Amino acid sequence: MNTLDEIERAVKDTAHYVSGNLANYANRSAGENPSGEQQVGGDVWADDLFFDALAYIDGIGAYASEERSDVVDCGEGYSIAIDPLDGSSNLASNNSVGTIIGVYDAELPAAGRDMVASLMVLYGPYTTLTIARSDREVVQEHLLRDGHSERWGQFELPPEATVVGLAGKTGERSDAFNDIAQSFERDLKLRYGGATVADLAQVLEYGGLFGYPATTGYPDGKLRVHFESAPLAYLVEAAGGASSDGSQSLLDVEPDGIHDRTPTFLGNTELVDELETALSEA
Ligand SMILES: O=P(O)(O)OC[C@H]1O[C@](O)(COP(=O)(O)O)[C@@H](O)[C@@H]1O
Ligand SMILES: [Mg+2]
Ligand SMILES: [Mg+2]
Repeated sequence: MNTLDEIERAVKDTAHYVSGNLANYANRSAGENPSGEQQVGGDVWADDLFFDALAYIDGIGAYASEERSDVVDCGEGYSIAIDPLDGSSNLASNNSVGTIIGVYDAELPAAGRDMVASLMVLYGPYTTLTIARSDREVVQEHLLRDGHSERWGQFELPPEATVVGLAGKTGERSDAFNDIAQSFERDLKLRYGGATVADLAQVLEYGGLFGYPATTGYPDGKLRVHFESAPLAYLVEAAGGASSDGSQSLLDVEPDGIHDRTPTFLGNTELVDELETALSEA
């Protein structure tokens, strides 16, 4: 097993345990995360579990988490960037949540082009792991059940777009964004559930666009480059789709800090192109 195989194994084992114990954290609040957001107990619990599973793998040099202020030095090797529990506010309402992991062959902060793998766990009606690796051609989905991992579908974005999920209150978004959002929402079915992983899974399955734009509340967008935007862009682009911060691929965004945020758009290429054109003409 090489280091990427060991990371995949460790994520599958930990995701099994997380999926079986999420109910324990449905209503436990914790402190604040380094991005200044309300943490739920599940955020810290999941972060500790994934840290213990990943940080000591030979070939892992650093562990960076949405829930930790600084990067943890683990020796030599790949850097892990993790959102241990994505969409954690969905726990209280029993809606889907996820885990996002980017594997960088570089010290962090780093651009998404330095990634060698990206993994996305979706804790939905059943638990799946979706993974893209630099040493594999396909975006592979696995069903995680009873301690096993069954190879399931392979993701290629459908040519036809069906769904759209765009975050932010219209009163907090630019007029240009609201115009293009309205145009998408005229033709596509609304799918927005408050967890990036779950909303992106709709786009990977049915084709479409997910986005979290700049808003007055989040001038750089809400999602974090290392922990959400770049790893998910790696997956979507490997599946034949596109990503953007509004003007460039999210894999080209050069973050200064480990908790930097970016406007984030993920989905079918022609929708991303249409969005970039609309925003460039604003
Ligand atoms: O509540 P909002 O503003 O719609 O934001 C929802 C977004 O915030 C997030 O929950 C942020 O992720 P975390 O829960 O990991 O902090 C995303 O998963 C989701 O897409
Ligand atoms: Mg998140
Ligand atoms: Mg999170």
